[in-house]
Amino acid sequence: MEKILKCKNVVLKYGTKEALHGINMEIEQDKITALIGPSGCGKSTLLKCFNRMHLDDNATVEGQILFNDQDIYDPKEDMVELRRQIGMVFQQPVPFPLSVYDNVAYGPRIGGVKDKEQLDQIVEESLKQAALWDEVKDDLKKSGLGLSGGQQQRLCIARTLAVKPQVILLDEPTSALDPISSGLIEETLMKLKDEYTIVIVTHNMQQAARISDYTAFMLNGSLIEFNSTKQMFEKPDNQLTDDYLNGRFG
Ligand SMILES: Nc1ncnc2c1ncn2[C@@H]1O[C@H](COP(=O)(O)OP(=O)(O)OP(=O)(O)O)[C@@H](O)[C@H]1O
Repeated sequence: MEKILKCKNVVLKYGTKEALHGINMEIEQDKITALIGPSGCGKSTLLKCFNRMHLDDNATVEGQILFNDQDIYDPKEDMVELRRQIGMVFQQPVPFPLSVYDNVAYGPRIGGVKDKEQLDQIVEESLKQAALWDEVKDDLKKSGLGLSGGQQQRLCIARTLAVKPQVILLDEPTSALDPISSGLIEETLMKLKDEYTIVIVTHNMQQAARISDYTAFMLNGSLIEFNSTKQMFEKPDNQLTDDYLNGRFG
């Protein structure tokens, strides 16, 4: 089993405040890993470490994060390429103020794809993978901002897929959506894991139980338990995990 991302003793400080206290964790390729834990425990902070999103946060990172055994914090690392390979989808869908087509074609165009036929193909394939194609195929010129919230989130997923990443990071991607839209996103993610490694932060424990293969439970900046989702939800190894999952705190 391939471990595509590895955290080795990762310590993250915002200024002098330590938000992650030495995280050791390995993420398996082509699986869904959920990060859960109470508010403020460091889930988003850890997720953002995986594609170096902390640059504007006055944050320092110690330890190592390896992506395919390459240290992503190596100063020689190509950040543009890293973010192509490790894409991110946020809580609030943020389409560009462009057409549906141009939203999806944006990344490939920046990456140098000019051929219209090739772009058409990428746009169609990405929208199909994100389960949005059928709803937008007759009006690809429509503004992305004119879609519903759930459609906008799937558009953001399509935009991420268009540059052919290996890993997709999602930070509470359904928390702003209604249950039907959330269900569609969950189905989409479960199909995508055949080809992509997915790491998702979620507050919704049923969602973690439904869609993930592995779950990491964090508390106060530490990783308390990393386990198969089945094991974690049926018989966790750590008493703190059990207490959290059974609503005894958080
Ligand atoms: N940019 C920042 N600057 C300073 N402190 C931060 C910053 N971002 C997060 N923190 C702090 O780091 C800790 C972890 O925050 P983080 O957002 O990672 O938690 P979380 O588990 O994702 O929380 P939530 O579930 O509420 O989103 C918190 O104490 C938070 O206040």
